[in-house]
Amino acid sequence: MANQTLPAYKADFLKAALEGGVLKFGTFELKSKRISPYFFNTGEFYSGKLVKALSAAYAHTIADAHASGLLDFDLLFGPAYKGIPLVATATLALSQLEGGKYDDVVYAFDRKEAKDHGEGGNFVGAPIKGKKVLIIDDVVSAGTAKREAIDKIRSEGGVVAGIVIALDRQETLPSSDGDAGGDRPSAIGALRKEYGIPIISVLTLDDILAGVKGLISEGDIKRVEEYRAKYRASD
Ligand SMILES: O=P(O)(O)OC[C@H]1O[C@H](OP(=O)(O)OP(=O)(O)O)[C@H](O)[C@@H]1O
Ligand SMILES: O=C(O)c1cc(=O)[nH]c(=O)[nH]1
Repeated sequence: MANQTLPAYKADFLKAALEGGVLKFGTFELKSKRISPYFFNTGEFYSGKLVKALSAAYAHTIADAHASGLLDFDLLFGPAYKGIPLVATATLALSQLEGGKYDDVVYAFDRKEAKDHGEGGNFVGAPIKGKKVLIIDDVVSAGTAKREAIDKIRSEGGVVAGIVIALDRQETLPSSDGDAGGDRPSAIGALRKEYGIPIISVLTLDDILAGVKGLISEGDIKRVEEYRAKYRASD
């Protein structure tokens, strides 16, 4: 059974991620080139059961942040490609919460390459102009893809209200003079500071370590704890 210190939707999401092989333990090279003892791949959420757990977890996270006044939005935006199924399923799961309170929330996504025939253009879904836009994506590594998404939304006349991701790894970006960890901010912290927007996650690395006891080996837990101690971000 997952650890009871996490809210039920987080514990269910973590359990589904472990059972579905989305959250893996071993040796992985990150986009940043850092070697990590764990990896979280939302591209592996491809069964109905996993999509249900993933979309419900996004919907709960968004609704909680909305209820606490942290987020206000009327359009969800999923950056191509992996953001596309995430935004469509999160919109559905959100509309299934709280008796239709979110039924009028709409979604849109972009194309990586503009379409030059048919309806043409770079965007699919609801018009972005004048909307409060919440970006839905999987992870932040360097923040480059999120900066691109923010630029695209702004150039369409939308106002970026925040970003929701599946996992905050809570780690520093590697420094240019070696990768010794240290007291530095995360890529998420840098984005928050740059744009002044809320960035929230369904799970954090702290949540994973609080919830996996008894579900994975003690050796894997120790390696992830050591990694967290070495690379923990200052924000
Ligand atoms: O910190 P960031 O710069 O935002 O990078 C992280 C993003 O990069 C990858 O997507 P990618 O942009 O490669 O597109 P994909 O969804 O087509 O894999 C990954 O899935 C994240 O969404
Ligand atoms: O930093 C990355 O490249 C990365 C880490 C992670 O846990 N999941 C992912 O999709 N990318």
